[in-house]
Amino acid sequence: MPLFINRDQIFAHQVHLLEHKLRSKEERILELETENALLHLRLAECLGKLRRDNEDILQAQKHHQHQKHVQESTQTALAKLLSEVQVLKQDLRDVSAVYVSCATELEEHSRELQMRVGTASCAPQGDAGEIQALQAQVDALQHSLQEEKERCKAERLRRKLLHNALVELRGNIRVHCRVRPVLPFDSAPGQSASGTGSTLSEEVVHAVNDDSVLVNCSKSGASAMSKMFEFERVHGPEDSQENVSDEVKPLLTSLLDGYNVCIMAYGQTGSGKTHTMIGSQAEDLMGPEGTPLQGIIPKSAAELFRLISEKPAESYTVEVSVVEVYNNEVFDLLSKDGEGGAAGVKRDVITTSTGTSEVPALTYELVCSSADVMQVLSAVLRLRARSPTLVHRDSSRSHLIVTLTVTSKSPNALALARRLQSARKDVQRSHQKEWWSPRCRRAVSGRRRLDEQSASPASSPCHSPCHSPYPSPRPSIAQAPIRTKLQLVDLAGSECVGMSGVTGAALWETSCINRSLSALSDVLGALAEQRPHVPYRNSKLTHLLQDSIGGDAKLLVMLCVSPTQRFLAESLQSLGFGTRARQVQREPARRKNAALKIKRV
Ligand SMILES: Nc1ncnc2c1ncn2[C@@H]1O[C@H](COP(=O)(O)OP(=O)(O)OP(=O)(O)O)[C@@H](O)[C@H]1O
Repeated sequence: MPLFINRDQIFAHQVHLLEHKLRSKEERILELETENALLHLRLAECLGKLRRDNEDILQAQKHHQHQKHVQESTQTALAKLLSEVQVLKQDLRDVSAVYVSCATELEEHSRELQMRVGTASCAPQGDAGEIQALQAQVDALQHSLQEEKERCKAERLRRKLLHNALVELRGNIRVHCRVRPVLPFDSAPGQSASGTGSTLSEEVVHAVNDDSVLVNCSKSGASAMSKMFEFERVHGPEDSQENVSDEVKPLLTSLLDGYNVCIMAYGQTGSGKTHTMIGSQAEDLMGPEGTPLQGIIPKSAAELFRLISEKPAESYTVEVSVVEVYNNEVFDLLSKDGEGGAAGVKRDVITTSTGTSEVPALTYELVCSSADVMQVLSAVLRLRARSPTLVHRDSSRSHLIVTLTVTSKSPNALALARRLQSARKDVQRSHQKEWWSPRCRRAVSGRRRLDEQSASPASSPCHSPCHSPYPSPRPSIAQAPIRTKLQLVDLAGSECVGMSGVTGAALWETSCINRSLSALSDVLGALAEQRPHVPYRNSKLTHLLQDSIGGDAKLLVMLCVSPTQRFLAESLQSLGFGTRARQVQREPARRKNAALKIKRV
């Protein structure tokens, strides 16, 4: 049967198909319109965000401008403040001079009157009236002398405050640099610097003035290139040991005012660290009358004992301890063996409950003069690890730390104020520790109050080390002696293994030296960036020096630099270290307070 298809049916089918197509198109249009609407919404959102971001950028720019302005005005104010402090210091010096002459005059006058009273009292009764008048005059003079003395005392305290404020304004970390003279070992015979055409002994590091070092670091074929570094003080080859030591003396005043002080020499091997810190015995370097050219350690000890001699007798005691950090181990160089001979015993470094670092069982010796200190030191220096390298035939392979611990039985007002401040901080810290300890978290808050009342040793500040001769009952904060540390550090030399030509055990020594110096650099970097964690415990050296590098202790880094082409890379490394150290700003809030204090004084 032939297949007959109705035309209407075909049309109806086509219409159906078209209607279906139309519906799907309409659905697609709807989808696209929805997408479009969503995109519009996104666009609006993005535009809004862009506008907000622009506003934020504008705000940030304004903030930045404001900060810049504040920084500029702060710098101007600081400069002004510094010059005011200088003027004030001069004024105080003048006032003191006037006071001294006034006091002498008054004392002479008073003596004269007393003599006259004495003579008059031997005279007949009729002179009684005159005697009384003279006695009244003497009393008045003595009264005004007493007043002058009080005023002078107040002025002295004010001068101390100004001194410490000035040191703090300059920053608690100061960097000095010493460029030593050219020495015979600066050139290996017959050698010249590769490709530069210059000889190894050519001078490329120059102390151009009191605070700048210029380094010529031209490369072969390149045009002359030089770098300038700035430090608080720069010493050139012609500067004597005396000049270098004089610059560190102001820090010793701060030591007696209750600050920990650290002076450390940093530099490449053979750059003059031991010469600067201890001194040289070499015959050709002998000072006048054949005395050895004493370095910072003997000169600082002498200055410290000079300052102490100006205080009331027996108000200070000084103890010395000497340790070396060798291959990341701490050795007590003053410990004695069975027969009383010197023997370096290995010791540990711990952090106490108050957050300070301590070496348990460390040997201390009581010293009464700079000569005592040097006698102790020269007896143990032979124990220090040394070995020849290609650069330096008597190279120190360890870090030497000489610590003078000063105990003050009658601290001055400033030191007492500092003690109260640090005691308050210790109590806060130990309360925080208690609060976070699992025992305490379990305990009810009422029990905590009881703990505080019973004043556990952990929450009361201990200012004396464990070997202190002051047993219980613990003296009050005002009565307990104040102990401050002067740490004098002769670091081992940073060096390039290839240049020093070391192998075997010496290679291990060099690697330990370089690692501990880079740990020191890391600590300074963390402090400069104000990171919450400072990696003091990454090496024994930084752990030992923790109290002097952190907090408000005063640190002076003495960069020692060789002047010649041969050690250019090492010198640049040392100068870079010094520049980083200068970027550390410790306890800015405290410095600000100190600055305000000056205005108020
Ligand atoms: N300013 C200077 N004037 C004269 N001689 C110096 C000076 N600085 C260093 N010297 C001499 O240079 C030599 C090396 O100095 P020093 O021993 O102090 O180096 P160093 O940096 O301690 O080396 P290392 O880290 O290897 O122990 C010594 O003979 C020293 O007398």
